[in-house]
Formats: sequence, structure tokens, C-alpha cells
Amino acid sequence: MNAETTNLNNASLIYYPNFLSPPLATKIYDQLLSLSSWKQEPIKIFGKEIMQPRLTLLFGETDMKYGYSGIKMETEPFPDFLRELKNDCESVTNTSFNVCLANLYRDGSDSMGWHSDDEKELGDKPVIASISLGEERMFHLKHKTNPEEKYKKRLQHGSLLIMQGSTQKFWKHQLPKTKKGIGPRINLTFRKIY
Ligand SMILES: O=C(O)CCC(=O)C(=O)O
Ligand SMILES: [Fe+2]
Repeated sequence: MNAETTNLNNASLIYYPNFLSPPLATKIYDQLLSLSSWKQEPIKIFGKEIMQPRLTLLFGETDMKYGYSGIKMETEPFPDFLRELKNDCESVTNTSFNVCLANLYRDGSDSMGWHSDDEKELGDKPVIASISLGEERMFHLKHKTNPEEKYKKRLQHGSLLIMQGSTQKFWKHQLPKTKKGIGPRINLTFRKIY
């Protein structure tokens, strides 16, 4: 499978543009989009509660709890079609995952701000497998202390981006808004909670 590695200081990224065939990617996208449990959840930013500019869902093994930015999310069991995808992500990363955070960006005004996935429960050097479905969006990374180190990547339908090593320790990432009139994008991040 075609893989692109990126050379960044203290980050390790591997991008598989065609991880899923377009028909399979579309099938998974449609199945996810039809779920009724998508929710808009509040998060706390500097002590202030605001609604997240996107919908979310958390899949996990039984009794897993995962939270970020002051919220704890309830998990729902992995449907079969996601279990298969989880297995494929585990094979390519040689890791095991026990949760999958799903984000639904309804249009170009939905987004995710700068952050690192560096919660304690994810361990020291988390491997995060990020699947993109639907509309293409730009993904930005910037180094936490050197403003000159930046990177942008267009994430295509059916692609897999692996972030590993010290990426979360030294870099932040975001999914900015866009003024383009675009449809939904779904992102899945498979993670391991210790
Ligand atoms: O939507 C994306 O590609 C990124 C999502 C993300 O960074 C996250 O869920 O932590
Ligand atoms: Fe993230």
C-alpha cells in the first residue's frame, strides 16, 4: 500500500492516501452518518463552557471511559463494521486500540482547534490512527515551541494518518474552518487508553 512518511522534528507521521478503497470508505461513511447517537457536547476552555463546533461519538470496549477538555464521554460498543476497521488499523500500526473517537464536521464551519492528544491515559508516546471519510479537509500541525515549524496536509476520503512517537509531546494539530461550501466529513481516531 502506498505510504508517505513526513520528516518533521520530533514528530512521526505516516499517511496512507488509499487505506480504504473509495467504495468501502463510502460504505463506512454512510453507516456512520446514519447513526442516531451523534451529539454536540460542551467542553471547558479556560473554565468557560462552550459547545464543540462538531458532533461526536465515542466507541469503546465495555466500561471504557475517556474524556478530554473537562468532559467525560460515555462509550458505545463497536459495531461490526468498525471492529473490522479497528483490526486493519491495528495490523498496520502493530498496536492495539480500545477506543475510537468519531467526529462529524457537518460543514465548513465545523472545526477542531489547536490541541495535542496528550492526556495521561494515552501513555507516553501514543499511536493514533486517524481515518478520514467524506469531504476533504486541511489538517494543520505546528511545533509547540518553534513557530517556524509547520505542516499542512489535505486528508482525503478513505485515508489513514498515523501520528506516533513524540508527535503529541512536541506538536499541536487542528482542523480549521473553511469558507468553501462543503458537505460533511467524518474523522475516526483509534486510540489506546491505559
Ligand atoms: O478531524 C481530524 O482529522 C482530527 C481530529 C482530532 O485531532 C482529534 O479527534 O483529536
Ligand atoms: Fe487530535
